[in-house]
Amino acid sequence: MRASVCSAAVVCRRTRGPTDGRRRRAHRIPAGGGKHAAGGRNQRQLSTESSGHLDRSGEQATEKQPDICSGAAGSRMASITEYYAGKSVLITGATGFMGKVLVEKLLWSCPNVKALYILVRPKAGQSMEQRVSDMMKCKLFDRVREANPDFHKKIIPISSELTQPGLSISPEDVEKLSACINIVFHCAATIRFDEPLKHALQLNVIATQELLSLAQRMHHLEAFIHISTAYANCNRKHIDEVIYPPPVEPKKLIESLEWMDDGMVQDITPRLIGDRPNTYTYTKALAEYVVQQEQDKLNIGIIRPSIVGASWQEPFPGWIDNFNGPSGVFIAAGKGILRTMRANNDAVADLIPVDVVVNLTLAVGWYTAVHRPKTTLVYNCTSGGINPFHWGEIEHHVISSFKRNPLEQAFRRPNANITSNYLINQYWILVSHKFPALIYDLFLRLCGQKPQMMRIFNRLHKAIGLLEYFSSQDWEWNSDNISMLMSQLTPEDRTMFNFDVRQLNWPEYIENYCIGTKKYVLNEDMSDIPAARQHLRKLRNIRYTFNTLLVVFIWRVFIARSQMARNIWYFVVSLCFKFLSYFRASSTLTN
Ligand SMILES: CCCCCCCC/C=C\CCCCCCCC(=O)SCCNC(=O)CCNC(=O)[C@H](O)C(C)(C)COP(=O)(O)OP(=O)(O)OC[C@H]1O[C@@H](n2cnc3c(N)ncnc32)[C@H](O)[C@@H]1OP(=O)(O)O
Ligand SMILES: NC(=O)C1=CN([C@@H]2O[C@H](COP(=O)(O)OP(=O)(O)OC[C@H]3O[C@@H](n4cnc5c(N)ncnc54)[C@H](OP(=O)(O)O)[C@@H]3O)[C@@H](O)[C@H]2O)C=CC1
Repeated sequence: MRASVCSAAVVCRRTRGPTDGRRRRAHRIPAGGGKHAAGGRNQRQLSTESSGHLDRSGEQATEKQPDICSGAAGSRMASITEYYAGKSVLITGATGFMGKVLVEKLLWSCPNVKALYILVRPKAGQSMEQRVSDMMKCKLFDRVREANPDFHKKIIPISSELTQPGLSISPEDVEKLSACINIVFHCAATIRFDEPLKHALQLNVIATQELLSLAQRMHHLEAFIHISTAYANCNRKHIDEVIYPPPVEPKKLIESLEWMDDGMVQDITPRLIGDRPNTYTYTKALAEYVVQQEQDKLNIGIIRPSIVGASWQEPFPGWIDNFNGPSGVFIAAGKGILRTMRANNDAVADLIPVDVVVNLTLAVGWYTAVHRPKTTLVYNCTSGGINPFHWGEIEHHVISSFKRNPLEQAFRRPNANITSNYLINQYWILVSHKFPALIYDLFLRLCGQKPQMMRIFNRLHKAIGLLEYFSSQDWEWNSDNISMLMSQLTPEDRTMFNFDVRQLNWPEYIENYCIGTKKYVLNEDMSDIPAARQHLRKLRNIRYTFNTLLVVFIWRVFIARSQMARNIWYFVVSLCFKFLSYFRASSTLTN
């Protein structure tokens, strides 16, 4: 949907009259001038036809609502970088995987952003300050640190435990945030698939409600961006960029669960989540509805990433810092622990690099604030419909990548088979997982050490059991809003905030992803690769020796002791001999 004519009477009109509060809060980019409109790059043009989502009423823009474009030929919209200049941004989940990349990208590409307020809780014996200081030392921030050693001054941590009433933000901090925040990015969530329903509801739904209430007190708020998941509606095969009716009215569920003890909630959880696989997808679906309920009062955008993986390009290829989603599976395969998994070779593996999600998030923040779509826009941030890659291909590239760049101290040589057949998978679990684990544990016991392999495999089976739902089927996501947004960006913004996955080269991406798990998740040194290769060669020799011993053993037990087995063996050998003679004779005749 291409934009064509820039007209104030088009872009700034609103069909739906916003509430007074929203009008007051609405803050638009000054027309054709000011700090956001400086420079003479790219003319951005919009039109009534540009998107069905843009406001199209006949209402004239008033002085209270300054235009996002001048309406005169030659004026231009602020670029994304210009838009964020001078803005105060609130980010939840900034210490998480995606949150950290979002903070880094904002500091890198929008260096004039005024301040990043991040909600952080103390955790694992570390104070909020200590956690933030550790986070900023992380390699992820290298390029930002190099460009501006004082970058930490822009990051303002606010103490907050999202599961507590009022998000446990102090009254002073509430005042501070209400007075200055321009954009909210809500990334925090529990992404565990086995989270008890009460806790998942508390964090993913109730905390979102609390944050929305806080947002409504922010006098200068321009956009509220909520990070959901493409699997919030995984009970559907085709997923549009709309908010589907919730499985249950969130308010009623919250009230009901309040009086139930944990045991009762656990009992009714399967009935409640119905055809969704876990409490995560269920509560994320409820959260979308809760967010949408506020669309009359706030400018809202919802982003639904699919399976978020390592970075593609920024800040450097292969950044990953956790075991979630496929990362843990890749590592387990690289270590030679995972040899089989239930997955459909031909199903689309809808991975999306974290930097793509973050670039889209910043672009959505800009679009939502500047264009103020009349309803909440949902962005399905997926790759499968645009640049499909399948689980079978992933398996092939992961294994070959780990053979080229092996992990240290692998248990066995990387070699995994994925299958959608339950029985075949069970067979391989027995032969390739449980049997070697038993032998290894026996070996450890004989050496006087504590057995551990069976325990590791039990945990692995639990983890992959939770992922199989997603790797055994595929979904179709509509991504019209992504295309629409892309068409609204200047060529420079399209490069700087690139979310066009058509350019993604999957084999190269998977290679960098695997190297990233080695370097940043396992903290292994690349200089150890020759030693790791040597270790793999040792494992291969052990396997050859083991197989030879096994054959000799079988020979001794079954063949040498049974007349019938001996007869079969001689028959097979003579058959092979006859075949060989036949081929030799026929090749002599041909010559
Ligand atoms: C050859 C390759 C072939 C490939 C074939 C197909 C692969 C398909 C793979 C995937 C596709 C689908 C993916 C769908 C995604 C949907 C998208 C989203 O919207 S959400 C985001 C996703 N969220 C999750 O991934 C949460 C999943 N994780 C959990 O629910 C839990 O962590 C769970 C149940 C797996 C484990 O729970 P616990 O309580 O047993 O363990 P805990 O506390 O989490 O971790 C303990 C320690 O183990 C490590 N760990 C956790 N998971 C690990 C793993 N998979 N492998 C190794 N270590 C792991 C942790 O880092 C931690 O280490 P320390 O104690 O801190 O040092
Ligand atoms: N990773 C993925 O594959 C996908 C993720 N998403 C969505 O993206 C968003 C970010 O995910 P991701 O970065 O991977 O998740 P992470 O688990 O890495 O990060 C979660 C963040 O939420 C914070 N948080 C959790 N509980 C609390 C709490 N009680 N109080 C304060 N903060 C809390 C965490 O803080 P702390 O460090 O203190 O624990 C952390 O910063 C989520 O909304 C998720 O649903 C969507 C699709 C896929």
